[in-house]
Amino acid sequence: MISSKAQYKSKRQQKLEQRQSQSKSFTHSTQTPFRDAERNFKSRLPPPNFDNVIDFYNLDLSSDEIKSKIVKIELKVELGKDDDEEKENIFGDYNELKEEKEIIKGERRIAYVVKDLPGFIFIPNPFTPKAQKNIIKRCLKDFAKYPNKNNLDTHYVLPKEGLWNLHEKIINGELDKNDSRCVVPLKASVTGQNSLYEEEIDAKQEKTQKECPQKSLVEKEYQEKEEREEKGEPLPSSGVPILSPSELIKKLRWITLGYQYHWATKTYHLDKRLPFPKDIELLTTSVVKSINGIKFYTNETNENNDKQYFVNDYDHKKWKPEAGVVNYYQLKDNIMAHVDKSEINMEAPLISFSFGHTCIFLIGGPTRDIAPIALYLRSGDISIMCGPCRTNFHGVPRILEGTLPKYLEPNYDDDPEWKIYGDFMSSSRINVNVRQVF
Ligand SMILES: O=C(O)CCC(=O)C(=O)O
Ligand SMILES: [Fe+2]
Repeated sequence: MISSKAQYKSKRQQKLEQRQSQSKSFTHSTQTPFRDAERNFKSRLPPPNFDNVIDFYNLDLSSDEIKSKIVKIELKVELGKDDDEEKENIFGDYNELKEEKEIIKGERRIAYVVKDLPGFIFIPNPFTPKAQKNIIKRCLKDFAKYPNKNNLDTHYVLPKEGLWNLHEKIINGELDKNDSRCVVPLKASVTGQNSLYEEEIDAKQEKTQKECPQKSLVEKEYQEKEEREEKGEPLPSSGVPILSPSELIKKLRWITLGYQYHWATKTYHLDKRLPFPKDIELLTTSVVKSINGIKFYTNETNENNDKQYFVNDYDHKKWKPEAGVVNYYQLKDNIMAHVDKSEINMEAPLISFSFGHTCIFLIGGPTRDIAPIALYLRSGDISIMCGPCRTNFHGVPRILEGTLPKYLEPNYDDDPEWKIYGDFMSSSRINVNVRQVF
């Protein structure tokens, strides 16, 4: 029944309403279950609904539906256990832990799988705080510099010693942040200087923005440009703001390890292969060994009603970590749904390590039409995508504020060296993911 009010609506009003409802139904038709989940977790007001997020550390508190999906499995070998007993465990020495300190201690022999997501494996944090800190330091100080590519290369010619070293010098009072040597020069096309990656920075920013799942900096930079203009502050001719290393380090979003990746074309530079960092290689080798041959029953049955099982039969002896991405998230950052499919070898697992703040990780199926499951990834946790899961859509819609473990806080230990890293981690999450290309 048409309401009495509607009968008196002007023609213009009716047309407007018609258009609005058409545009709504259009929006609806482009919505997917994956997009819906992203919207839920990205929302600030109202806050997200966290009801169905899998928390592998508190499965007892989960709904029966979640409990029925999760299987606890035993890893084939203890993580970091080498044939050589004398060798230090690469995930850190548990004997060094001070009992009273607040840590989540994984057992190094357990993992979880999700019945309707064959190929996804979750390993609760097997690292000691000290081992986590070492990797975080490596990501910021050693990996985020030449010759590894990073997102800032598109806009800046960065100092070869890396932004972190300059940032450290500023904090330690060894360098003035207004020192002209400290201001990171603009890219070659603006300053006339030689660029590190001439051909790469020429790739159209627009294209990069569209095709790269990592949220581009361009949007933020234009916002900053407008703010500078409003304040009457000088602008570099290109519109790329000149920032001190301490400001710029917070804009670091990703770096690549091993075979360098070209986001615009989603291919690896086969002629730009850098040696893969040994420590990260060892971690992944241990993980791949520990999951070799694990088997579990899924929720599926075949036509004879036989239960189906998933087995990870990737031979760990074939594992070669050849490429990696380190993602640096600030609290407001996210990665939209995507599939990592640039590797020629899609049989090998993709190993992913989380450090710092907890995030919501979404993982669905081969299209966005499949509703993803949501889970928490905490500092030290390892997630693995192998087998059929390797081609599933996944993403990180949200980093959760206030979730930095105490042991990563700047002043937690009497470790003056950690303070500057802890300050950075106070608003960050770091993800290291490793792939085999061939
Ligand atoms: O940050 C994460 O946990 C996932 C990152 C990711 O999916 C990627 O870099 O491809
Ligand atoms: Fe990914």
